[in-house]
Amino acid sequence: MRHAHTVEQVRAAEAALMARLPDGTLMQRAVAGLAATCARLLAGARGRVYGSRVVVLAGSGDNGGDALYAGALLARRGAAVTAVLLDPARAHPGGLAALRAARGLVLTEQEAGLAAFTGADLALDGIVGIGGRGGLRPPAQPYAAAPRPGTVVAVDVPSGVDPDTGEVPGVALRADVTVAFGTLKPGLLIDPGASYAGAVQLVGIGLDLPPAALTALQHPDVAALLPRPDTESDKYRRGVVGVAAGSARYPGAALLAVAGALRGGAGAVRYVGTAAEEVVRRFPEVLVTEGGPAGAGRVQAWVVGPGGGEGAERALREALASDVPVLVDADGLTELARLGPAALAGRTAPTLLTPHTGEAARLLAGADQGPPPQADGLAAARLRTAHRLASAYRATALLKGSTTVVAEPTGEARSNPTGTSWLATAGSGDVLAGLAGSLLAAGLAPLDAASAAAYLHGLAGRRAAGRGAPVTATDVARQLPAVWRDVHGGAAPARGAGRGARPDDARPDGRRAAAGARPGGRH
Ligand SMILES: NC(=O)C1=CN([C@@H]2O[C@H](COP(=O)(O)OP(=O)(O)OC[C@H]3O[C@@H](n4cnc5c(N)ncnc54)[C@H](O)[C@@H]3O)[C@@H](O)[C@H]2O)[C@@H](O)CC1
Ligand SMILES: Nc1ncnc2c1ncn2[C@@H]1O[C@H](COP(=O)(O)OP(=O)(O)O)[C@@H](O)[C@H]1O
Ligand SMILES: [K+]
Repeated sequence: MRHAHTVEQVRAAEAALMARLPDGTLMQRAVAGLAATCARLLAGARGRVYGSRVVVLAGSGDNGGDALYAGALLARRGAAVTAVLLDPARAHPGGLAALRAARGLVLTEQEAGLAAFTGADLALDGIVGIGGRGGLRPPAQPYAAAPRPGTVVAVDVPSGVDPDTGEVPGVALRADVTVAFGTLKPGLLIDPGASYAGAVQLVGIGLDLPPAALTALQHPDVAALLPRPDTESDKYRRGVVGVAAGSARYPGAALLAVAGALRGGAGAVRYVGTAAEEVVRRFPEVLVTEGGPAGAGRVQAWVVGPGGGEGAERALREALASDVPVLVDADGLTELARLGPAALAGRTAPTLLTPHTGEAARLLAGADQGPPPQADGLAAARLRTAHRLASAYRATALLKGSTTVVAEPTGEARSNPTGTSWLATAGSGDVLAGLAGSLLAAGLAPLDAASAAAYLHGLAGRRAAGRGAPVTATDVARQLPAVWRDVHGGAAPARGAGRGARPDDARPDGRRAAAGARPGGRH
């Protein structure tokens, strides 16, 4: 499991630890890890640190101090280090003295221009860290638009990315590698911030941290969550998932949701709706009933809404009246937005909502959260949006998109590391809904069912896309058994598909790439 903490949590943990340690100890721990990573990257790219060109972009805070001290360590190993001070009067005095003592060159931004940056083998982004607010300010903005140096290493956080949310409110500097201190920050795991962070490496500095504000599953976590039949199992004990989906207009959504449900670990899939004939023709193992959820036999979880069309209102009403977990997707969400959070008030079992940002906008408007939000704004603020939904509806909310985020009304949240933009294809959300519903029926808690489903779905999308090719929702469903085996076997996910290929310990399986590997794919 990867853990990310908010700025407030990090500051509190740092204060507690600093009170017990001599001044500067934490910074020196952070700097040692940072310089070691830079040295490995330089050695990987050039064979050695000696003679390499390093530029340090140093802002006014401790983040700039870290970068200056790391520059000093690299200068002592023979690198030609130039520090560019973006706020010379407020540069970190200790870091500056250390760099000067190591014979580093110190310039103002006017003196340096962009040449030192663009010509560097490695640039350290020490502009701002967890103290940064808003996008890059004017003196630093040109670096974001300039030609890229060999490798950009962000110190703690890529400057311009909101550490707590991953929002990028203005201009930010894209990194190939981010070296995070003490813990990850949510902004490193959630787009758009995650896409600025590159490969994320963690340097421990000994913080005693509270439960994480955000977690992200890795292969072993998912393997531990997935249901596995044992000698006592029968199809009912494994869970029956009910799928109320599809309509005369969208029969395909029923097939795709059922395809996902069949590969999600429940012992049986029961389908209700107008596509019963097509469903049985394609999947003879499915139990089918005409009508709505109320008249169907017993199930352990309902999936309502994919392609539900005109039948969605009845399906939603009947499923919500049940005492089992209900996953609401697509047309079911449109109906729920019309009814508002009151429709869930009497529920005794969990509800899981799986909107994309357009549906999230409708849900929030339906919850009377001020003026109707714009879907674009919600996509840029994924974590906040998922929290808002979960809290307004008192339900688990899985917000789909470039980073899928799951939030609980308790404030717990998970981000999914396996997505690929190849999944942005019609019907892939229906497969996800069926899969997550099946995991609910098998007994997983909503946060686990939702995040494990998003994880498998993302891996299946990557596997289907291979080195990068369009996939269909049917392809995604077909890959589910293979990725199920992958997470148990610890096999690495398919590389190179979409923007999921991150070269080191940002990889979802948690394995590290070889030391010194040149980060790729981001130039
Ligand atoms: N506190 C500690 O114990 C440790 C802190 N560490 C480092 O310290 C950093 C935090 O340091 P600070 O609290 O000094 O904060 P920062 O260095 O992140 O930034 C603070 C300064 O940046 C300015 N600023 C804010 N937003 C800006 C923007 N958008 N553009 C330009 N300037 C902006 C502020 O006016 C302030 O002077 C961490 O990210 C980490 O790198 C590490 O050394 C580990 C130990
Ligand atoms: N840019 C993207 N990057 C990664 N995944 C994406 C992106 N856009 C969409 N997805 C994923 O694709 C799926 C699309 O689901 P959805 O929007 O419900 O489509 P549909 O209704 O056609 O099935 C979701 O799992 C979502 O997370
Ligand atoms: K930074």
